[in-house]
Amino acid sequence: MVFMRFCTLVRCQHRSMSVVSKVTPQVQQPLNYVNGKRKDGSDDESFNLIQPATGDEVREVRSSGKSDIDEAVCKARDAYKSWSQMSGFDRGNVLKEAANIIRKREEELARTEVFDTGKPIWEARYDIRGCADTIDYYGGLAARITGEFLPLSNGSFSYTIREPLGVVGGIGAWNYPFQMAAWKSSPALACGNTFVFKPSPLTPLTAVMLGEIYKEAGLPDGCYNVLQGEAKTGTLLSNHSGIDKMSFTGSVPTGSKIMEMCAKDIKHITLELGGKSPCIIFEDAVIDNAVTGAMLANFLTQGQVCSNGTRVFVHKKILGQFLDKLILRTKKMKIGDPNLEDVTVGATISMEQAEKTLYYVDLAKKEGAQVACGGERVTPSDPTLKGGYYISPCVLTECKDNMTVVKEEVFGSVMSVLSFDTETEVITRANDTEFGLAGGIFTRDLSRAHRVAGALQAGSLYVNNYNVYPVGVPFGGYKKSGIGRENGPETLDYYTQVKSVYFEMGDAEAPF
Ligand SMILES: NC(=O)C1=CN([C@@H]2O[C@H](COP(=O)(O)OP(=O)(O)OC[C@H]3O[C@@H](n4cnc5c(N)ncnc54)[C@H](O)[C@@H]3O)[C@@H](O)[C@H]2O)C=CC1
Repeated sequence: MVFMRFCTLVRCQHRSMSVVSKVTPQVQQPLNYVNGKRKDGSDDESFNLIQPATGDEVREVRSSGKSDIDEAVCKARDAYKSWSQMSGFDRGNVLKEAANIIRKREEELARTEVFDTGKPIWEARYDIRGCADTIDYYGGLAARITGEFLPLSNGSFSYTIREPLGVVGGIGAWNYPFQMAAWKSSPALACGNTFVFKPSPLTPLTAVMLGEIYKEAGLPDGCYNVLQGEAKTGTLLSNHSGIDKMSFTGSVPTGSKIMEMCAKDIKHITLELGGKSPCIIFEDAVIDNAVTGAMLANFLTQGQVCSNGTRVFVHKKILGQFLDKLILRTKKMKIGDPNLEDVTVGATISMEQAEKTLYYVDLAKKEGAQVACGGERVTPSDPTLKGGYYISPCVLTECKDNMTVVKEEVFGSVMSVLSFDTETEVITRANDTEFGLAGGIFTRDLSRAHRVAGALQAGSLYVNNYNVYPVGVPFGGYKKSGIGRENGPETLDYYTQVKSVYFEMGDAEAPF
């Protein structure tokens, strides 16, 4: 369904002119956002911003050091005093207005996201639209953050109050930069918290734009702040005593370090981490739909999606048929300038990530897998793209469960196809991983779909589709894939704490 929507977008908005060199005006501006204003970081360290599509070094970004973090946290703490006292309805109105502004500025935001990430423009538009929906959704829920009344014996009673936590720190990865800023900040703000966010150093641009949008929508200065930087800045933020909760999206090793840092002060945490999810295709699946699903499960955003179903288990009876169609369609994917409407494979985020992806393909070959297609660096004919990191989407066959590529998260367009015989066998193999983020089930048998969904150990399961994130549907991981949920109503529980107030209507009784 989602893919059909993508196709419609591609057809409606087709233009052939390359716009990759169009540098967004956001790039050269200061990239920290503190107390409602852009400013530069003041640390002695800095990092280079590189445009994935061209490989060009665009600018140097100064990192945020201790004094920048102290200032942002202090401003967020000041802003918390009044923001947390506003009614949920009033806070919600600010968020709803921000969603409206995002919808009006969709194209500019999407182009900036393409500049930062290298993902195709139609995907970036889809992401931005989804973020507007998420912010709108939490805007709507803000007035419904209420407590409960509990009648007790002899007229006594209790009531509960859901209170914000204070200042929330956020740290994001680079694959969905605007989405991470939106998915974390909007529920945090709806609940009455204030927010300090460190985006990935690879994608610093759109989180700052979100700050300006919030301000235009009426968010008081200091409620939403952005600090640029690398691991050092993230460590300072996670360790800061003025932060009450950390919400992190990224790899398992970094998530584990952040959890350790938070443990010291018993800070609340949400962790959205990596995955190695299964996508199971039963013998009664509609093959064309299963092929579409497997491609959605592997090739969006150049394969750099945490929930990707990279272990594609196909029933032996339909393996040949499935592979023929899959390989044909994968080979037709168009690689090139991510700003062009008909391109379906943009640039990998960085040279390092591209090399990592190619390393896994190489290792898979050495361990006995066959490359059915792709898995190579591609240099587009447009000379401006020569320095970009383009990789052809790869389908590996003859895969076995113990191969490195089948066990570890690649975070690139590499699909491992495995075959299976029985439902019991495939469930055991699908669950044989330390991760538990997502999974796909392709079948026409409703009973089987429910049975397998119940048996798979993962936070998000898709039946006859993959990688769809409608607003309101909670997203998060089992096992090492994380703690907490985003994008759903449950998320509000992770940004609030419950106070119980007991009222005695008689006299206190004691045996002393
Ligand atoms: N479950 C989910 O929702 C998602 C999970 N991911 C996961 O993210 C990973 C890819 O993203 P990367 O940016 O490469 O992950 P990463 O873990 O290297 O970095 C993520 C963020 O943490 C910061 N960071 C790195 N070391 C730090 C430290 N010691 N202390 C504090 N902050 C630190 C980075 O600067 C960046 O902002 C993959 O494993 C992917 O599965 C990505 C997107 C969504």
